[in-house]
Amino acid sequence: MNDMNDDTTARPGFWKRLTQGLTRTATGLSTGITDLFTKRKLDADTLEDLEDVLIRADLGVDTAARIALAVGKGRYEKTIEPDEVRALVAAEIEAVLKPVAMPLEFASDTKPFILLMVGVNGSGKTTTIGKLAATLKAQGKKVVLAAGDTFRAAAIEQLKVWADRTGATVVSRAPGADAAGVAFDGLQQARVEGADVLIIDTAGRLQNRVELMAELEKIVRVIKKQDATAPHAVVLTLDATVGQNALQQVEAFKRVAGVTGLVMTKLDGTARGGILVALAARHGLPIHLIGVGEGIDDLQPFAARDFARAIVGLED
Ligand SMILES: Nc1nc2c(ncn2[C@@H]2O[C@H](COP(=O)(O)OP(=O)(O)OP(=O)(O)O)[C@@H](O)[C@H]2O)c(=O)[nH]1
Repeated sequence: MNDMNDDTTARPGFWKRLTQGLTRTATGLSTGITDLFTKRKLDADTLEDLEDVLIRADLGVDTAARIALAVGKGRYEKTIEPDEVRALVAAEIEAVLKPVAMPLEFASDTKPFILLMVGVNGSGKTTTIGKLAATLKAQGKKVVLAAGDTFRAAAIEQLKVWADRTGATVVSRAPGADAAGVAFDGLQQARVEGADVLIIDTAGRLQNRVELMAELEKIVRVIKKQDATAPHAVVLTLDATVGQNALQQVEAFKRVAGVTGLVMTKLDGTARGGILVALAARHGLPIHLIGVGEGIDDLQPFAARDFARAIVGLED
C-alpha cells in the first residue's frame, strides 16, 4: 500500500502553513475562550457561552454541547486558565477527528486503481488531482488522468497542464462530449499503458443537479462494467467556505457516487473551519487532505492532533 504521507508533513513548514491557514478560525475560538475564562469561574453560564463560541466556528450543536460538557466535568466553581480550556477543547476535537484522519491509499495490487473525483465547481478538484498526480509520480507510479469534466473547456486544459507537469497521460475528448465515454477511454488507456492509477475528473455543475447526478451515475455504471470492483475510491472535494452546505453536498454525492473519502479545501478562507469537525461527527467519512491556501503545498495530509491544536490556537 502506498499513501499520501509525502514530505509535505515535514515540520516546521507544515505546521506554519497549517496555522497560518487556520488563523481566522483559530482567532475566533482562541479569543472567545480567552474572553470567557479570564478571571472568571467555570459555571453553567460560562459553559453555555463556550458552547456558543464553538457553534459560531461551525463545530455543530451536538459536538459543541459535548465538548462543553467535557470541559465542565469536575471543574465547576473553579477558575481555569484559558490555555487549559484550549487544551481540553483540542483533546475533544482530536477524539472526533482521529478516526477519520486517513491518508488516501492506492492499493498496489489493484491495477489500475480507479479514483473518481467528484465535487462542485471551484471546490478544488483540479488542485487535488494535481497534488495526487504529483505525489504518485514521486512514488514512481504511472498515472492516467481522464478529463471527465467535458462541460468546460478550461477544465480540460487545466488537467492537461497538470499532466504536463507530472508526466501523467491525459485522456480527453472535445468539450461537450459524453463524460462516461471519456472515463471509458481513460480506463482503456490506463490498461494499455499498464498504469497504476487512473484518476477521473468529473463536472460539478450544481446548477443542474439532476443532470450532473445522472452523469455521475453513468460514469460509475460504465466503469463498473469494465471492472466490477471499481471505482476503488470516490473522493469528494468540499469548499470549507460554503459552511453548513457542505453537509448537504456530502449527502447528495454519497447517494449518487458512493463517496469513500473527503478533501476539504479553503479552510484559510473561513472563520468557521469547525465545519470539518461537524462533518467528521456527522458522516464519519475519511478525511484525506485539507487545503489551507492557494498553493499546491497548502494541500496537506490531514492530521487530527495538528488540526485540533491549530484550530484553537495552541502551539505545536
Ligand atoms: N484560498 C484557497 N484557495 C484554494 C484552495 N484550494 C483551491 N483553491 C483555489 O480555488 C480555485 C478552484 O480550485 P480548482 O482546483 O480549480 O477547483 P475545481 O473544483 O477543479 O474547480 P473548477 O475547475 O472550477 O471546476 C483555484 O483558484 C484554487 O487555487 C485552498 O485551500 N485555499
